[in-house]
Amino acid sequence: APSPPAPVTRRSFTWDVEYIMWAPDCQQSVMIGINGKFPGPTITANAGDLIRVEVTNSLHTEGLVIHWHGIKQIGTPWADGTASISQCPINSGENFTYEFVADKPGTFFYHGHFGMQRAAGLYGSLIVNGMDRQKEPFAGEYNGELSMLLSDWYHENVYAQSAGLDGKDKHWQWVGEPQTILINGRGQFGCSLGITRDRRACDRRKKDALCQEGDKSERCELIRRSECGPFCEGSQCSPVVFDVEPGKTYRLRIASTTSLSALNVQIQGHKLTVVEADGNFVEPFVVDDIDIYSGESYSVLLKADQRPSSYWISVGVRGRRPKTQPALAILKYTNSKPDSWPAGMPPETPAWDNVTRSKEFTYRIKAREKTARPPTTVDRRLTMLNTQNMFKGHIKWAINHVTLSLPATPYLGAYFYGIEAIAFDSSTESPDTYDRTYDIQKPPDGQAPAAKVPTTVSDRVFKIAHGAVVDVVLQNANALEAGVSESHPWHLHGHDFWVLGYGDGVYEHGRDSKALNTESPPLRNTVVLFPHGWTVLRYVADNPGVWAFHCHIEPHLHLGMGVIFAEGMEKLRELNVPREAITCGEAKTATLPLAPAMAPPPPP
Ligand SMILES: O=C1O[C@H]([C@@H](O)CO)C(O)=C1O
Repeated sequence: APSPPAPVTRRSFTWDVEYIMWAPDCQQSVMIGINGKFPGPTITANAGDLIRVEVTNSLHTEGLVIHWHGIKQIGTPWADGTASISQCPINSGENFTYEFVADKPGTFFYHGHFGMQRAAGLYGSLIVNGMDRQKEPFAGEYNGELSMLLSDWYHENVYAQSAGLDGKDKHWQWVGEPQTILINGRGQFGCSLGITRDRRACDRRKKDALCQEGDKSERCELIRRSECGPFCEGSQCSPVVFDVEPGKTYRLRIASTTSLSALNVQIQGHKLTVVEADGNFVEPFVVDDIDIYSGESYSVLLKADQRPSSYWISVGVRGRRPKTQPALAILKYTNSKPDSWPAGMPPETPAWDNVTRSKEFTYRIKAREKTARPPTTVDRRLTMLNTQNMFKGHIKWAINHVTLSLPATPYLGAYFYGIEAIAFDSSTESPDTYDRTYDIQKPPDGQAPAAKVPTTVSDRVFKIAHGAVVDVVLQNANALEAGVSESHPWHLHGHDFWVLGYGDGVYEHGRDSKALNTESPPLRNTVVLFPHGWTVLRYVADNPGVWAFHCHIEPHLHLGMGVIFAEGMEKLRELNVPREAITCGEAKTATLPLAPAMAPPPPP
């Protein structure tokens, strides 16, 4: 007799999303919080669990969606939480229930995916343990877990940020560098070690800190009393302390949901052994520090093998000229003196422009033995040229000269009701390569006349057949400014992909494809594209849904840096898609075409 299905553990959460006043970095701001707090609650589950989150949108002036970053949404593409792609935004005052299976163990997070809500603070951790934790690789090698969610914070609100990015000509405005890096939602703006020695900056900071004159609350009293210590003790922004027992080993989970910044994490006096990347175990390797790009996650094993004391954890900026102080946290051995600050200075971040060092770290990541290998035959190869362009007075990012703009009707709804033709430009697909006469070392206006392809704005998609094996070649190029090319962390929804290789310059199929790693490519959901270089990845289109593939830098996505994969749409009707997820825009009045057997009889 067939064995009964395994019982499903359901984990239910009720979330109220609202604007909150919060001081993530000692300065009061409006943020988007969940159940009155920032960051949102941590979800912990086991692989196979059904996660159910009932979200009420209490933001009075905007819609909302939540994306579960790293969860594949197998069979539940409508729960991926991407506005205009997988669902309609949840209207102000309304609620929506996400229900999906935690398909595999790993270090994940969730975040808003409408407008720039992620940068407004709408995020939190999502940790999935193995069905049988003891059987997880490395389980026997650590005694406890620590978790670090990294982000960056701007004092200018996201409405001003997005208005600047949408502006034209002299009204176009870049977001600039963030004011503060946050660790588990806490940072210390203007409260660095340096500032502690500067009395005047100190007094100034106290004056314009989060407390109005006359505010006698306990929190404000604490702030007033505190020396301008490095830590603004007693405030919402006091630094995180990670307690460890001497001699024990910890699995430190690190995830980054920054809006912009690439980061580097170091722990004074301690080595780190990398064991997981984006929910996939990797061949362990030992490093002094790790680089982490927005959208990525790692687990590192950390052994508390130093003299029992406190040690600095510092998180600094990579890849862009740092104008943001490194974030600090403390690793504290349990039997060390209760209030002792770590001795010495926090470790210094490697030079921001040392790309070689970043590449060395990234290239070391290899699949652990037993990781599934990629198929060897490929059905479709897409080459994606990444450029920064001018479009009618706006600065945009484009893929094969096309900038993404999202339609009012979510693609998933358009396909479900068969109304693609009226919902978006479905007359052709997105271009699947670019003209090789384009010189990736030169800005767009430095191109030869034939390669000066005009930028267009479009909501077209790539239609991917169910089951197809897809290779994507991400090809970086020069930005608008001569000599500049940026790093972009590309994130794929609905899948993990194998990272087959990286290189500098132009990818040439035949020459470079021979050197790709098909033996031990790591599986990931986010991968970095280095300046003036290329990255190749492969995935199997076995999960019907409409999936975004985009740069995880929030303002870059806002400026059009992404594409849409409409995958296995021929299978969509087999899924149970809740109508309330997709009934907006052109789908408001749509009805399903009736199957012939169900059609009403012809009139007599
Ligand atoms: O998209 C971007 O725009 C600016 C700059 O290129 C134009 O001001 C920048 O640094 C980006 O990453």
